[in-house]
Amino acid sequence: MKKTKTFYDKAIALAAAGSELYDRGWVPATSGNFSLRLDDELALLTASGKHKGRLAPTDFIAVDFDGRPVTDGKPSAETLLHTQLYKRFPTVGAVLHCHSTNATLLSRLLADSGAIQLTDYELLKAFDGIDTHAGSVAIPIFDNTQDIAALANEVDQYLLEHPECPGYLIRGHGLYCWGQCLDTCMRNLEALEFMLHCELEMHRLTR
Ligand SMILES: CSCCC(=O)C(=O)COP(=O)(O)O
Ligand SMILES: [Zn+2]
Repeated sequence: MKKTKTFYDKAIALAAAGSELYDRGWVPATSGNFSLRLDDELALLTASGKHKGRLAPTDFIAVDFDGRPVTDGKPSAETLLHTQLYKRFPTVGAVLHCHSTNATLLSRLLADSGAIQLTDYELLKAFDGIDTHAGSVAIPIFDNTQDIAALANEVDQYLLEHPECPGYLIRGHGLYCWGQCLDTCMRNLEALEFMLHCELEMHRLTR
């Protein structure tokens, strides 16, 4: 595939998001990966092993929804966790994966319960389709298997049964979330990180 203006425009937007996420401390030491939908067959994704706070437009690769690169370079090791979401939900336009302290610690602390219940937070309204703070949103925690294809299948099965889920954790690893566009995805990520931070503080204060 020839790299188009859209490819580069989206690469620049993701690089700016990466810089912001790095400044927040959510993608340390080359961790994390980001993508945007290009069309109904392809996504733009970060190359593997790059520093996600200092991405250049050349640090992005176009992949099909089976994870095969269609431009030069090595796509993220976690490519299938992105393409699975584009395949499952035609409305998903952006996917962000971060390794924040909150996500990493909580996913370890609560791994045995299988999910974190975010209950009665005003900020639940940040998620599309939720217009009340009263209620609960489950954030599932998956094992940190290094078999990404198997993990992508496991996530896909969960999302088939829970299409309203706004994100998920991988134990000792980090958080995946998505949205219709980059702005919505950033908002969802910020809301999730805020509530994970609250949950961690509550755990600390009440234990
Ligand atoms: C140094 S972090 C280990 C790999 C990882 O979890 C990650 O998010 C970054 O992997 P990528 O191949 O996308 O750079
Ligand atoms: Zn990761």
